[in-house]
Amino acid sequence: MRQALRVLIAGGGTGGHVIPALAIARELRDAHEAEVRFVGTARGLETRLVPEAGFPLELIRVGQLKNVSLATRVRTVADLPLGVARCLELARSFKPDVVVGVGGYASGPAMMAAVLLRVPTLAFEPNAVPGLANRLVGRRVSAAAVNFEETRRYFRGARVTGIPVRQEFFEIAPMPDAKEDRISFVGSVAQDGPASARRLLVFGGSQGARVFNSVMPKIAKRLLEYVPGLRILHQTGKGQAESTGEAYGASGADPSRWEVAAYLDDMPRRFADADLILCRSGASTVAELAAAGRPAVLVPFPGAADDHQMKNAEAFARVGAAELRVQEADDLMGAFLLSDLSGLLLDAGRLAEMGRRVRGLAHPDAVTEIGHMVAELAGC
Ligand SMILES: CC(=O)N[C@H]1[C@@H](OP(=O)(O)OP(=O)(O)OC[C@H]2O[C@@H](n3ccc(=O)[nH]c3=O)[C@H](O)[C@@H]2O)O[C@H](CO)[C@@H](O)[C@@H]1O
Repeated sequence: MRQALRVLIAGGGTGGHVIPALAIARELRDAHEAEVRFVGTARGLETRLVPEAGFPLELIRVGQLKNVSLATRVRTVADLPLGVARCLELARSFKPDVVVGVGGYASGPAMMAAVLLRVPTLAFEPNAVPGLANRLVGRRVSAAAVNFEETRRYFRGARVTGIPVRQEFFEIAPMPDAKEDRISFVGSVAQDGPASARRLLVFGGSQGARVFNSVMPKIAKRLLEYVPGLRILHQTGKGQAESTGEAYGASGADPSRWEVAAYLDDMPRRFADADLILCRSGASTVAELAAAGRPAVLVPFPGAADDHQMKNAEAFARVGAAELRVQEADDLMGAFLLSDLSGLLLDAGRLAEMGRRVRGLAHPDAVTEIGHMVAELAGC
């Protein structure tokens, strides 16, 4: 009898790496009956999300190379052979048919080990310009799944599949046009209609965004006054919920109409509830907006490698699927966001139109296609 397909998924760090990796893992398990294991590092989000999703996780030690001191970089490079050696050990005992590298810390050493052992490899790259781990192994991999046509040139055997996102995002109902009726105007002043309700979701990617945490509490009171019935749910990132909550509390904004949380586990439900989303433009974030058909104001993280968040946001803004707001100093940012958010929240027709347009950018087959690529590499 043929043995089950065995796949080692390597990488992690931020949600942007871990969350699509989990979507790939579920597809391989459910549609290909694969046995899937993960390799990550102790400081990544994988340590919580992978075991919660029911997959085994092996940890290896890999240092950081970006935004760290020279001494740390030297140590990281010196430790690299140890990381590769540990991955060689793991691969020899698990005997994967394919190693999938999703980018992030553990991805580089695991993919190098797979290349050395001549195990087929698939690289997954969600951003227009690959991160370091994928750039290092790009020409040596067997195949790659990318999100942008222009990214294909960094890899061997690359196909544009899009980014796998959790299936629940595709199941979200379209934005109802009917909400248009819920807010009426007397002169230019919005009046609270009988069923008036608007929900704004603010989230800064898997780590939160400092700019939202500092600016939103400053404008919340006025925003809640301008938009009747509005409720705000604000994800702050780890360690930021308390201080951000205190800032909202001190702002005088009605405490029954805002809520803060460090991290939201049930994002598909939060997207479904939202009429508008204020967020960064990380790769998975924008893929989820498209899958869910939800309008957004995108504020690209200015420090993202090769300014790739700006490219993601521009692609959405160009076709009227989202608004792009470049990050400014806090005061200016507050004024811009107050105007962007209230303008959109009071214009249900525009929100519905953006919701329709953004859905046109979704890749509903991404995860199925990546699953097939892995199976093909394994010769199944
Ligand atoms: C600061 C930084 O370097 N960010 C990078 C990182 O972002 P980041 O890790 O934020 O990545 P993404 O925007 O791609 O994905 C965030 C993921 O976390 C999920 N989520 C987030 C918050 C929360 O409370 N709950 C939750 O489930 C989102 O639904 C999404 O699935 O990786 C991305 C993919 O390589 C890059 O494009 C980003 O530029």
